[in-house]
Amino acid sequence: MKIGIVGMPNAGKSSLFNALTKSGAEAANYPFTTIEPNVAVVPVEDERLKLIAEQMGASEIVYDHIDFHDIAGLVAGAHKGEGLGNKFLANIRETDAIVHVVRAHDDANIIHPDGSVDPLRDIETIETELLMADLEQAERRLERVTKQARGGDAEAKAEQAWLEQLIPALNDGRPARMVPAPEDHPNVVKTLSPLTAKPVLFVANVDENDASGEVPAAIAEHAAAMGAVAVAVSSRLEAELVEMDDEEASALREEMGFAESGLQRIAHGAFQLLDLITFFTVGSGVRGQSWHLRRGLTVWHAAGEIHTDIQKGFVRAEVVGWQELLDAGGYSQARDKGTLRTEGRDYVMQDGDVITVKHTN
Ligand SMILES: Nc1ncnc2c1ncn2[C@@H]1O[C@H](COP(=O)(O)OP(=O)(O)OP(=O)(O)O)[C@@H](O)[C@H]1O
Ligand SMILES: [Mg+2]
Repeated sequence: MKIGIVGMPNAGKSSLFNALTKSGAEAANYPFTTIEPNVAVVPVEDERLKLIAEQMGASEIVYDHIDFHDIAGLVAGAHKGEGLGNKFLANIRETDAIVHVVRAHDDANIIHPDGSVDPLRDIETIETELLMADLEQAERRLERVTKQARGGDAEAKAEQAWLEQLIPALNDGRPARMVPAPEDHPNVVKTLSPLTAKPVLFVANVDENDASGEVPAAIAEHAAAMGAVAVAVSSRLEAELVEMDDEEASALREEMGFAESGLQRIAHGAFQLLDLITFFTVGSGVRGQSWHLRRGLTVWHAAGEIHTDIQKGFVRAEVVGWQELLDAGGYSQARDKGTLRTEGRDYVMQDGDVITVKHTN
C-alpha cells in the first residue's frame, strides 16, 4: 500500500516522515534491503500474528507494511507547476491514499507561511490545490475523449458523460469522490486517477502536551464531514521518540498517557480508512506473515496478495480463524475439531483468517 504525505510548508511532514522511516528501519526482519530516500516502509504490528507464529514455531515474523512517500511541500499554485508542483502532483496520483498533515500546534518558534495558525484555512488551501489539479487534468482528458466519443466508442461516451458531471462539481469545490463513476464503466476513475477521489487520513500535528489527547474539534468535524479519518500526533515528539531506545520511549509514552505509538496510530488509521482486513500465513519453520486485503474480497484475491503464481494455480484453500488455530494448538488439531475448513475460490475472507493455499505449479 502506498500513501502520500501532503501538507502546507512547515506543517511537520518531514519530522513525521523521519519518525516513520526510523521506526521501519529498526523493525526486525524487515523484508527489503533497499529503501528509496523518500519512502518510509512501516510495518503494521499485530499481536495476533505474534501469538500464532510463536505457537506454530515459525522461523520469523514478517508484518505487512505501508509505504509512506514524502512528497515535496505543496504551495499555492502547485497545480500550475509552481515550485515542485507538477512533480508533486504526479507523485500523489500513484498513491492509494493521502495523509494530510495539518499544523495544530502553537509553537511560536516555528514560522507559519501564512503568519498564523489556522488549521481549517490550511486544509482548505491544500484541498483547493488538489481540486484545481484535478480540474486541469479532467478538462484535458475531456478534450481527448470527446474526439473518441465522436467515433462512437461506448467507453469514451461514458467517460465523456462522467467528465461533464465531474468538471462542474470540481468547479464548485466538490471532490471527485462525490461524483460516482458510471456503473458499467468504473474504470474511468482509474484512468483519470483524480487526487480528490483518494481517501484522506488527517494527521493533526498537535503540541507535545496534547499528543495523547483528542483531535482538535475543527479538524475532527471537517474530517467527519468528508468521510475521512483523523488522528492526533505530535510530529516532533514522534521524531524524538524514535531516537530513544525502546524502553526509554515506552516509559515516556506511558508517562504521557498513550500506549500506542503515534506511528502505529497512523498505520491503523490508514487500515481503517481503506477498509482493509488482515489475514495471516504461518507454518512450522517458515515465515509467519500478515497481509492486507480490502474487505469483501475472496480467498482467491488473498492468494494474489501472496503471489500471482499462487493465484494463477489456485486449487483450494485451508482456512481457520487465528483464535481457533491458537485454541486447537495446530492445523491438524484444528481440522479434527472442524474449525479448519477447505474453501473454494469464492470464499469471502474474514479479518484474522489464517490460510494455506493449495496450488498447482
Ligand atoms: N508538534 C510540533 N510542535 C512543535 N514543533 C513542531 C511540531 N512538529 C514539527 N515541528 C517543527 O516544525 C518545523 C517544521 O517541521 P518539518 O520540517 O517536519 O515540516 P515540513 O512540513 O516537512 O516542512 P517543508 O514543507 O518545509 O518540508 C521543524 O522545526 C519541526 O521541529
Ligand atoms: Mg519537509
